[in-house]
Amino acid sequence: MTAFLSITDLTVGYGATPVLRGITLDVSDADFTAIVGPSGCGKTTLLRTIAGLERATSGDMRLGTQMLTTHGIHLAPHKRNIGWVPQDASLFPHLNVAENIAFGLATSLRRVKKAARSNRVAELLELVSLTAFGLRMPHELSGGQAQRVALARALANRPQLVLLDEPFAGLDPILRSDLRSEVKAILARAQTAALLVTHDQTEALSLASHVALMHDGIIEQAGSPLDVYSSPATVWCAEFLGDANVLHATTVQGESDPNGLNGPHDSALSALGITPMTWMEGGTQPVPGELVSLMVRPESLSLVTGQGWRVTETSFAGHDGLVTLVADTKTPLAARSHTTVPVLQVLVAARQMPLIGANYDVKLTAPALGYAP
Ligand SMILES: Nc1ncnc2c1ncn2[C@@H]1O[C@H](COP(=O)(O)OP(=O)(O)OP(=O)(O)O)[C@@H](O)[C@H]1O
Repeated sequence: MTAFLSITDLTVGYGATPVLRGITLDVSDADFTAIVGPSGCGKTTLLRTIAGLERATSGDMRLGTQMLTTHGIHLAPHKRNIGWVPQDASLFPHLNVAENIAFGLATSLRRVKKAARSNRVAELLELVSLTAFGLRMPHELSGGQAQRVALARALANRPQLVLLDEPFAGLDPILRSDLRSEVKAILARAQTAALLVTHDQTEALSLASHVALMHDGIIEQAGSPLDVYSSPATVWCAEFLGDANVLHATTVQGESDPNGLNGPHDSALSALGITPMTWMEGGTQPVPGELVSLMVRPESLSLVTGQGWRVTETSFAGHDGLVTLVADTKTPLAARSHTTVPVLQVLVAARQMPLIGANYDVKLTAPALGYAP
C-alpha cells in the first residue's frame, strides 16, 4: 500500500508537556480510518495537528504529494486541502443550510459566478440527502441532519481528506447507528478518505476499514478491524477493544505439530487447564515454566456439562449473553453464551441463559493468546 497520509514519528506537546509521543501512521486513500482510544489519550490533538491547528515538535507528515510538516516547516491550515467535521456540527446559526454549506467553498470558488456556487451547493445537498432543506435554519434541523450539513460543508471544497472528531457523540443510539451508515455511504460516494476520532470501540470496529488504537500519546496497534480484535498486539489492546479474560499462566512444553512444520506448539497452564497458546509478543518465545498472561475472548469459551465452574452472574444482550463464572480460588471468567434466536424470541432466549448458581465446565474453542506478564 502506498500511504496517502503518512505520519512518521510525530511528537506534539502543549508547553513542555508532550501529548503525542512518536506517532507513526499510514492511511491509504481508500481507507476510512478510526482512531480509537480512551479520553485524554491525544486523539483530538492528533486531528488538530493533521489539520494544521497545532504545530508538531518533531516528525514528518505528508498528504498525497504535499508535505504538511517536516524539519520545522509547518504548512498553514488553509493551504491543506482537508475538511473538518466537529463534534457538535458548529453550524453558523444566522446562515441557512445552503449558506452554511457555501461557506465551506474555497475563497476562490466563493468569488466565482453565483450559478457555479449554487450548483455545487445543490450537488452537496443531494449528496447528503437534504435537497429540500437548503432554506432551513440550523435550529430547524435534527441533530443528525445538522451533522450531515456539517459533512457537506466539509466536503464542499473537494478535500483530499476529511477529519471527523466524534461526530456522533451527542446523538441517541438509534440515530447514531443510522447516521454512521449514512456518513460511511456519503464518504464512499464522494470518494474521500476519512479519519474518524472516537472513544467508542463498537463504532470503530463497525465503521472503519482501518483501526488505530491510541493509548497515552502513542499508536499501540493499527490494522483491519478483524486483525486488531482477533490478534491484539498487547493486553491493553485486548482489554480496550472488547471483553477479554486475562489469566495468569505458566508455559508448558507443547505438543509437536502433526505436520512437523512448525515445531512444538506453545501451551500454557492456567485456570482453564493446559491449553494451546499463540505467543503474541515479538522476540524469543517463552521457555517451559515461564509466567505469562493468557488472553481469551468470552466467545472463545463454551459451556459444557461439568462441575468445574459456577455461574455467578448473567447479562443478556438479545443476540447473545455474557456469563460470569468462578471456580474455587480461580479468577472470574466471562464466557459468551450464544442464544442465536430472532429478536422476537427474546423471552425464549432469556430462558436459555445459564442459571445463576448452575455448574459447568468450560471449553476453549480457539487458542489462547500469550503475552509477557
Ligand atoms: N490546549 C491545551 N493546552 C494544554 N493541554 C491540553 C490542551 N488541549 C488538550 N490538552 C491535554 O492534552 C491531552 C490530550 O487531549 P486530547 O483532547 O487530544 O485527548 P482526546 O483523546 O481527544 O480526549 P477526549 O476523548 O476526552 O476528547 C489531555 O491531557 C488534555 O488535557
